[in-house]
Amino acid sequence: MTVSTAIRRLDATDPDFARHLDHLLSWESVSDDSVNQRVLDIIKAVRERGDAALVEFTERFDGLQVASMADLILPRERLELALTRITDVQRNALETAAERVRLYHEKQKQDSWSYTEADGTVLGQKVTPLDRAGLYVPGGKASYPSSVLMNAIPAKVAGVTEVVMVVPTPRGEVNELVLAAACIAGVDRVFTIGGAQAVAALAYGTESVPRVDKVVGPGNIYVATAKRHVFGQVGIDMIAGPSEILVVCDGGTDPDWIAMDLFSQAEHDEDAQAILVSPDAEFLDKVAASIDKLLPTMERAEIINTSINGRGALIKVRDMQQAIEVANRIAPEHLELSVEDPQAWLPQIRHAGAIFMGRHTSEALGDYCAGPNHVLPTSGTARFSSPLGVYDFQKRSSIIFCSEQGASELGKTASVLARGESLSAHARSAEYRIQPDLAKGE
Ligand SMILES: NC(=O)c1ccc[n+]([C@@H]2O[C@H](COP(=O)([O-])OP(=O)(O)OC[C@H]3O[C@@H](n4cnc5c(N)ncnc54)[C@H](O)[C@@H]3O)[C@@H](O)[C@H]2O)c1
Ligand SMILES: N[C@H](CO)Cc1c[nH]c[nH+]1
Ligand SMILES: [Zn+2]
Repeated sequence: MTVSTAIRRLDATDPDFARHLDHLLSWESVSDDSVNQRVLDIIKAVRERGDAALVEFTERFDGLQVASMADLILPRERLELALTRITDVQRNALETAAERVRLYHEKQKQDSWSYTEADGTVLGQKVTPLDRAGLYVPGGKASYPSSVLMNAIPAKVAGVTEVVMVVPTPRGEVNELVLAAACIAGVDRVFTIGGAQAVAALAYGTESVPRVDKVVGPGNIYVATAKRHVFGQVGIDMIAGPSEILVVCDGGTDPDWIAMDLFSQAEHDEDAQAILVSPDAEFLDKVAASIDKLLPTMERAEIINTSINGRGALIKVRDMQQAIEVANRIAPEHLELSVEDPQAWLPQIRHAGAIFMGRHTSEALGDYCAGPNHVLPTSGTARFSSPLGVYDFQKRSSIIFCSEQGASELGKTASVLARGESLSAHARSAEYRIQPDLAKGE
């Protein structure tokens, strides 16, 4: 196979730079009408025909023919069997990663709280885990045991009662590491279904797949589009697009390291996006040379090549200050600050899913085992959203307990505001609680 890179070069001092950058960042498939229509048809079929539709779509899209839905269900014993089928080294790595992810996520757990006012009124917030969460684990072009851990462990830390996982097994190829990870993370039920049909099944339920309260996890365009459509019927974590990496480098890191960091996300998907920003023009040339040198050595060279040529870029900036401005404009899923003093620049970073600090912190460490979650906002959505976390599996209820005196006092304020809104039932309901003989503070 021959591959040749022609990665795009941009200069941030070019007057047209903003337009070029916008074009580079746009992700066309999101608005593809044919994908949208296909996903709507799939959702409708799953709602109407349940398991039968799942069996049909699994045959059509995953090349897996089964007699019935029962063949697409993996009991807990099958997950335990997978643990015995992987090597000790693999099991150890999964357990080490799981432990680190668990420790990190324990810190995110939110607890209920309340406070009591002088008149005995109690106000607070009750935190409750979801009853049932649905985890989408991608499995089309690659298998992701690490994504099992990243999805399931926060759910378990939050205290979700039942964790249901879906994962496609194209042509029936089951990945033992994925199942072993599910076992280690404590997943309760696994269905070997994928794509929009799996999301629809989790959202609406079928004869076999239980309806969940929230669907989380990354996936391809069919999965992302389906999540957008089922939102409201169920909760979702985010609409995750293809993986992205933005490396900001001052020119002092080994160019081979940077080329490989770019490849590490490009190898996920032809639509993945890998961008390098540097004020050092010579360094950009060196990284381009490293890309050409290393690409033929990669197992997934074709995917990387398509991603790098189609959506990648080397961006020359005036100085590090401009590099940071470009990073904030892109709001990347992963930002590597491959610079001498990353701490000095950190305060200026406003938008990024995860920030990898310093030359030694390759993004890949975060993908597997550093501890923070690798399910992150993509396509600029880090401007308003956050990594998947324990908080995605917890919800909050407000608690209001008014003492007799508290209700009497609040009743006066509520009455005025309710009459201002011409809502007399509200006003009278509040006024019933006003007690003329209860003066404040007595
Ligand atoms: N953000 C993260 O944390 C993270 C982690 C891992 C992977 N990813 C991303 O997730 C994505 C995974 O995609 P994938 O394709 O490998 O797996 P996937 O599981 O998301 O998608 C595979 C499914 O897509 C459906 N599908 C495929 N072609 C179809 C068609 N023509 N019509 C209808 N349905 C079709 C099939 O049902 C198949 O089961 C990649 O973009 C990868 O970068 C993100
Ligand atoms: N980089 C992906 C998130 O964008 C996560 C992942 C899983 N395995 C390897 N990488
Ligand atoms: Zn990755």
